[in-house]
Amino acid sequence: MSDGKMVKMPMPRMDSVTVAVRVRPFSQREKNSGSKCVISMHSRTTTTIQDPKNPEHRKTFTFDLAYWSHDGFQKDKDGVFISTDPSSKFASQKDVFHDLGRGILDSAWQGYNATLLAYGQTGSGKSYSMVGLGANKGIIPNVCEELFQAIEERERNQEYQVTFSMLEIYNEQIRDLLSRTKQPGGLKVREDQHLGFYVDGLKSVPCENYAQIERLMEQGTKIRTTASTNMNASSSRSHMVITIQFRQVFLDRDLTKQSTINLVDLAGSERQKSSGSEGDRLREGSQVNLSLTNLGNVISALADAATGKKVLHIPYRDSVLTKLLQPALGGNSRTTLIAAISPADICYEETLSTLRYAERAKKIRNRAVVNTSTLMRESKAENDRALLARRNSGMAGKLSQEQSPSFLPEQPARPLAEAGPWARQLEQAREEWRQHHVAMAKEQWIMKTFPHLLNVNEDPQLTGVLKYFIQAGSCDAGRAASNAIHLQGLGISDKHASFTNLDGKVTVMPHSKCKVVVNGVPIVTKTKLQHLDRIILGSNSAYLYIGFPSERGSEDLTRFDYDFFQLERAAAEGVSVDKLGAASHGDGKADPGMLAVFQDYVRLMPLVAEANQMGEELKKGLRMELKVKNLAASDSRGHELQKEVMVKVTNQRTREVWIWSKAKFINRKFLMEELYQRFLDGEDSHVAQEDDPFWDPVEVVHLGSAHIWLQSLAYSMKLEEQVEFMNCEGEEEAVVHVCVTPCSPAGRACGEEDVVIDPSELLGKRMDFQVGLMRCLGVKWLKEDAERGIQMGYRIYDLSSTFYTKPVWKMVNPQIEETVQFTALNASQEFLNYLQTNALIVDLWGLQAHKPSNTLKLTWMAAHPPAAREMNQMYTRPASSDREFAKALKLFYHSMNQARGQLLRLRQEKPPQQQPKAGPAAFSTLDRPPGDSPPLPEEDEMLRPFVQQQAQRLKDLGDVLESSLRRLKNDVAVIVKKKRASLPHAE
Ligand SMILES: Nc1ncnc2c1ncn2[C@@H]1O[C@H](COP(=O)(O)OP(=O)(O)OP(=O)(O)O)[C@@H](O)[C@H]1O
Repeated sequence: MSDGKMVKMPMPRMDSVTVAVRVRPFSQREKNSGSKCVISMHSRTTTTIQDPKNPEHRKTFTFDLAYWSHDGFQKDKDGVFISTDPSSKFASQKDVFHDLGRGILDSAWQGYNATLLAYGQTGSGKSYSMVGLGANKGIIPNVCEELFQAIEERERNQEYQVTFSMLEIYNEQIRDLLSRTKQPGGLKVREDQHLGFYVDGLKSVPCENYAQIERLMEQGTKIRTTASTNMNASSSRSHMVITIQFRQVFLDRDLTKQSTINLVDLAGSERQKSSGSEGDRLREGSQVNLSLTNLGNVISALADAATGKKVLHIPYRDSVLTKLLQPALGGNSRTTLIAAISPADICYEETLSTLRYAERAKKIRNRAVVNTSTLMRESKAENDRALLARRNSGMAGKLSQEQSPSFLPEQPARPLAEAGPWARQLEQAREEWRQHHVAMAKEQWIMKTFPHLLNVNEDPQLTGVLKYFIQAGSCDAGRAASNAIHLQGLGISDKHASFTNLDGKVTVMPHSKCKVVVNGVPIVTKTKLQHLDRIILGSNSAYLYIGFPSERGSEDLTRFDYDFFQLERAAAEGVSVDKLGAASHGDGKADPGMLAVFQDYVRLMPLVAEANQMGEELKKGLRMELKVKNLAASDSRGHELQKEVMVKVTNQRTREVWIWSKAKFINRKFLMEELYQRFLDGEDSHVAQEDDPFWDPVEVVHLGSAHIWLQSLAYSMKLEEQVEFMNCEGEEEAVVHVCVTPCSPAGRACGEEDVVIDPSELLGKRMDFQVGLMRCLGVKWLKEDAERGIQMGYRIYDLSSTFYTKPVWKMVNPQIEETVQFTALNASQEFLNYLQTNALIVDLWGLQAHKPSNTLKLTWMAAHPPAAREMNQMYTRPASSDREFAKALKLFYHSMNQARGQLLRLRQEKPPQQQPKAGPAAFSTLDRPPGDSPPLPEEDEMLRPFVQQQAQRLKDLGDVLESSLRRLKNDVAVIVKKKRASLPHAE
């Protein structure tokens, strides 16, 4: 490391942004869902990504560095991940620090500003690289530690000043993570003509050693965790900025060098347009990702400018983050971007987008200068800053935000260490440090002695940060500050639950109607806790219970992470891959698509619970439920449709229903959180209906589909049936009475005599037929609410329009009686094949709010009208034996249709759901055996009758098939015999 040459006239250095990519190991979730790795790194600089849908398609990116942290590692005795062997290309935290962290330190010593940004989708490893986890320390702690180590080794005639600040940007609001008092609306970014943008009132703490920085980071993380729990805002949606001001004072040379080091853990970069949310009318409303989106815009504009394109404006001012990062992006800073990526195939789109982002960032050119000043100038600058500080109220921490103010007239020098603000701040920091030391020692002692709760956050870095002790006696937990355990969070009441620590036993007892879940199961009575029990309070505040010292062993607590809690809760609610209908692949493994749906389901479960809680507190009167779309639906050929998670939203007062896609729900949830935050802050949370994330105009709802097999048409036979509409979960929603009738061009129904023996007889001929939807029976949607209506719709063959029936309202068994006639002027083989192998899918749509605009557009009798001259041309009378044959065939097809219906029902049938028996009663005793979890449903019990029932149905189906075939054979034999007898040469 060098302190560089003394620079009298700072010369800008044209630097491009250093870009590094790092790929992490598979997460447990990715392993569970059988993910494949789509990333490879063949050199220290190249990253190749393979399209999982089209494996031939690979794209290689070249950056300054490519870090392979996916495999080839093991844990050493301290829990540090190291290479398995010298040939492994595994990049450890140390390796990453060696290149990137040291680069930052070198810049800082030379007097350059340095910025490190971590970019990537949620869970890609940004925080792991920046902050680290447990023994695997990331770049930030390593930079800080090495900085102080180097300071200690330096000469005595130099002085060093280090200050530390830590902030979070969420929803365009800045929160000081080193200050316990929350400024309503957040801290403000101000602009000074000379200083540029700075955060007004941000605490900037002088530090004298690494331990102090560690403490500040701990404190900041605690505040971040509390804020994230209270606001119910996932930390992955906030940006964390750590700023270290490093100033070197060369007393003998009348010189100072100043460097600002910004270390930025950006919010998860999920692309919004992945599916569904782009159609949301409130898509643009959310501020949550504004800073990130704008960062992308700034980077793109700078990349364009660097490649010679004409760029008129760089939109730094459009968001908080880009204002603060202005020097880092195209300005006075050496900047490094670390692009964190997941190796998994399911993240392909996101990863590709991250790599493209990094590619753009690589083009940016910065103009870094060494920030030097003379002591005389410094002193004058300090006076000026003090003046500025007096002008702006409450801006204690702003003093360290300056750039080198070499433009100021010189003033007599005075020794810096004695100077006012710095010395005062240092003294205050030392006092806080002493207090913290005492508090920490006390906390350590209590933790060793008392049972306590540890928070479990979705973000592993924020897990185990909050500790709540359960001291002897009884204590309340909840929002009210008077509680011994002061908890905040969504769905947590003022007095939420009581904990009792008596006679070596700890129990928890929910207060009336407050939600408390232990090991996945809601409790209503006093429940004894065991070491490592999992507790969820309110909607989703998760805690791990650490028992008395005598109960503790050397367990690995990291096992009980956020996913563990959610999977356990899902299992207790009866949600499993099997329940969601995973089709087994025959090899005992579940369908990967279904596994992905299950993962989505478990991930969204707590979010839906949170959304419901916010809706309840804001008195929105909505109920949101998670569903799986197409759980039991198939296409017109009977192939299963792709399944996906969706959210059914019901207005409990009007009974209006909406179906939201996953992306739309997530988008809405951001907006709900913003609204809810305003409500919590005591601001006006009233919004116009059009801007309300809890509201949508009424829409038409898809209720289910009926499959009407068209095979009979290929034989010119009439089909009259009652077919069930199955909803997306495979339950019967209604029954429709349909008639599919071959007819003459004029619409006269064909008779038995028109039946053909072989569909190819119809090839090239004109075919007319009518599809009649006669009546709907037992429509559940209409039973539930008398004000509702329905419509049916279908598309046939290659006709582009959908045929909708007229809306009918307020009848459970509505008469429809709507018939459309279709004509194929020249029946092709393809059309005949279509008839033989496809079903007509009739969709049932639910209408709400009786208004013409709320119905589906009607396309009525739009099929080709028959041309008069073609009439009656295509019918020839079959021979009498053919008539008999046709009759036999008709009977046969009739039974085949029944059999097909039966088969479809069988396929969609699922084992009955058993409610977890472990309800409140399971917890009513105080003496659950040690280590015993609340009992989960015994799967075997209900399964047997179901299997028997299914076997019976299969047998019935077999019988129908057998007897139909036998009858057809007999009938054909009789017909053939008769025919032979009637032929002259047969005698
Ligand atoms: N290189 C790595 N080696 C081992 N584990 C890793 C690595 N990178 C990430 N992980 C693990 O992957 C998980 C997600 O990482 P991390 O929390 O850093 O992601 P993130 O991008 O910061 O997510 P978010 O946007 O939600 O903050 C964590 O459990 C982390 O420990």
